[in-house]
Amino acid sequence: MGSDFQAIPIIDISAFLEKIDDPRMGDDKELLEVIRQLDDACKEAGFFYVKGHGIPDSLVKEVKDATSKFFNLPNEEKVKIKMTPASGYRGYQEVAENITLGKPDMHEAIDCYREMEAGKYGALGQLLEGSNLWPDYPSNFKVVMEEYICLLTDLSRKIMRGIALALGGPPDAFEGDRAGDSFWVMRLIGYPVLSDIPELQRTETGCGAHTDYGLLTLVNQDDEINALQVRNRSGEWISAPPIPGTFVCNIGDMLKIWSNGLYESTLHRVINNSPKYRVSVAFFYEPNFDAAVEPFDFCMQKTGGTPKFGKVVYGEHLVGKVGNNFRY
Ligand SMILES: N=C(N)NCCCC[C@H](N)C(=O)O
Ligand SMILES: O=C(O)CCC(=O)C(=O)O
Ligand SMILES: [Fe+2]
Repeated sequence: MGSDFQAIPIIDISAFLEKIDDPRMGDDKELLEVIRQLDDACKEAGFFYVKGHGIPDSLVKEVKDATSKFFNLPNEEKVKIKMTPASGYRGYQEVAENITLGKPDMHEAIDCYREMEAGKYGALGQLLEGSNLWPDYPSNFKVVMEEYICLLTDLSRKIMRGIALALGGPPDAFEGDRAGDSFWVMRLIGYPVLSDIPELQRTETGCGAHTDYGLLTLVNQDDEINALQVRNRSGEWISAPPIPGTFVCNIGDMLKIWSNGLYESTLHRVINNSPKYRVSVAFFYEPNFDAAVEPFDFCMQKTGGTPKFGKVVYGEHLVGKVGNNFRY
């Protein structure tokens, strides 16, 4: 393996997207080259930018604009869709409500999850049961977000086919019972200017160091502000500056387990030290809520033959995290 990463690689997936659902893709040179780049990036950084992803720029921008308009509303308007345990942890949370490493985060957010029928996952699913809460203003909010979720779900599924091949598995390794019915999460996030936050409430981090919980995260970040940082193996914080037209992608905890540690879920954090409000929209493509996650045989063969992690049910991992993220 080369030296520790100092920048996040950029991968153009346009040639790959057209072919990844084609059963005859096996010997396509361009496709194999993208898969090799995915493998390198996942091994070295656990983070990469994707360009050539096919999601219209206008939609990518509209999602951030609608988010920013919502966060600009007066507080009494925003709390109309307040997140509570009773709402299934869906809805709006104020600055400092989310806790990471024991400290309040300097961000506000709307959390949405895939909707599920009451009782579908028994007692375990109860915590997250509920309907997503959408604001009345801006008026196109729900339509724009639902369109975006639909396109990002399909894009993520395709990238996961590439990652399955990169790991040496079958292309559909993450479909069916594993992530064919992804329990996706979307977080619309706003990071205020630090000096605008009352001193008594203020900490220095927008979002403290964490790993993501599931398979693959796609971040649609503010085009103007450099605030996302990724930790390399030597413990240095490497910037992931905005690159217009790309998503920042990173690996979650469940992919670390499935790959038996070949791919890591890399620590990252957000610090908005800029004089401007930062908006970012994170889409988390996750396993099925009830997916049983344990190292693939084809990954164990490459990593000494023994499992490095025991079996985890994704919903248990998620509920354990969400239940501890907030101040109630
Ligand atoms: N669904 C995801 N990945 N959300 C990321 C939030 C990370 C911060 C959270 N307080 C934590 O400590 O995990
Ligand atoms: O705001 C960002 O750029 C990333 C946010 C993030 O890491 C998260 O919500 O998990
Ligand atoms: Fe994250």
